[in-house]
Amino acid sequence: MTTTPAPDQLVIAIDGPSGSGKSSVSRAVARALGVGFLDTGSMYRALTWWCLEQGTDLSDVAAVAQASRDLPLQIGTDPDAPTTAVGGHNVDAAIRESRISEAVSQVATNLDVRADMLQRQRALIADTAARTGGVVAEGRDITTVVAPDADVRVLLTASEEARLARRSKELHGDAGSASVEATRAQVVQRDARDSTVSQFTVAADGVTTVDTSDLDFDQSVAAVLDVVAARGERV
Ligand SMILES: Nc1ncnc2c1ncn2[C@@H]1O[C@H](COP(=O)(O)OP(=O)(O)OP(=O)(O)O)[C@@H](O)[C@H]1O
Ligand SMILES: Nc1ccn([C@H]2C[C@H](O)[C@@H](COP(=O)(O)O)O2)c(=O)n1
Repeated sequence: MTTTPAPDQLVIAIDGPSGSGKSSVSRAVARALGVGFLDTGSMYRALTWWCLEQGTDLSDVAAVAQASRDLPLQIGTDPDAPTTAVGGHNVDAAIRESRISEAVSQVATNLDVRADMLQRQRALIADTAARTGGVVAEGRDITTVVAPDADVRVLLTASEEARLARRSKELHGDAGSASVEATRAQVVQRDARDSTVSQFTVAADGVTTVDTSDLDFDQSVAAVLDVVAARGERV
């Protein structure tokens, strides 16, 4: 199995903090370009779900690392219908439950898990790019660790207030500022924990920052497509 995409395949790496719009914007960019889409966060979520299903203690670093190596994970990278399954069981809805969001950092900060996921993600990127001509892969360490040689590397950011408002609206609808406060602890604490193993708040060398604080969704997609169109023009 190869883990290196061919030179004629377009690999786009997108990182950013929670609620910046990585998943939704990356998916729309992949659709616009007619290439595959890889949501790497769903892989950490699937492992968390599987550990909880099996009664694996998330604080047992060795047991969680072994679970990662054993995980029978299937990822579908069609941007029109991305899927996550474990042992043939679709977990798309289950991995978005708040019990998973609250626990996933404990799994994602396990360094042995990250080493295993790195290999899986590189293989998925190469396989998807070979099948569709390219891939948009998003997460926290794609621009820096998983695909540092990607053709296009973007850090998608937004102010904390904008990210909280978006996440709050997604979870609670237009319920007002109280839900923003309720969301704050969840989002900010998760980013703080995840930041201990990945750098996704400051762009690494060669990574283009796209700040979406004052952009709507379509404008954010267009801004990333502009970066893609401008590739090769930079010195
Ligand atoms: N520019 C934007 N303007 C307004 N809403 C946006 C924008 N970009 C994304 N959204 C909305 O914000 C919400 C969060 O987006 P998304 O789930 O893509 O973020 P994320 O960065 O992948 O978060 P996480 O890492 O926590 O999964 C979604 O409801 C999405 O539709
Ligand atoms: N490349 C990645 C992708 C995700 N994570 C962590 C960060 C989150 O706590 C968790 C779920 O990600 P989300 O679905 O919210 O984007 O996985 C990571 O460490 N590295």
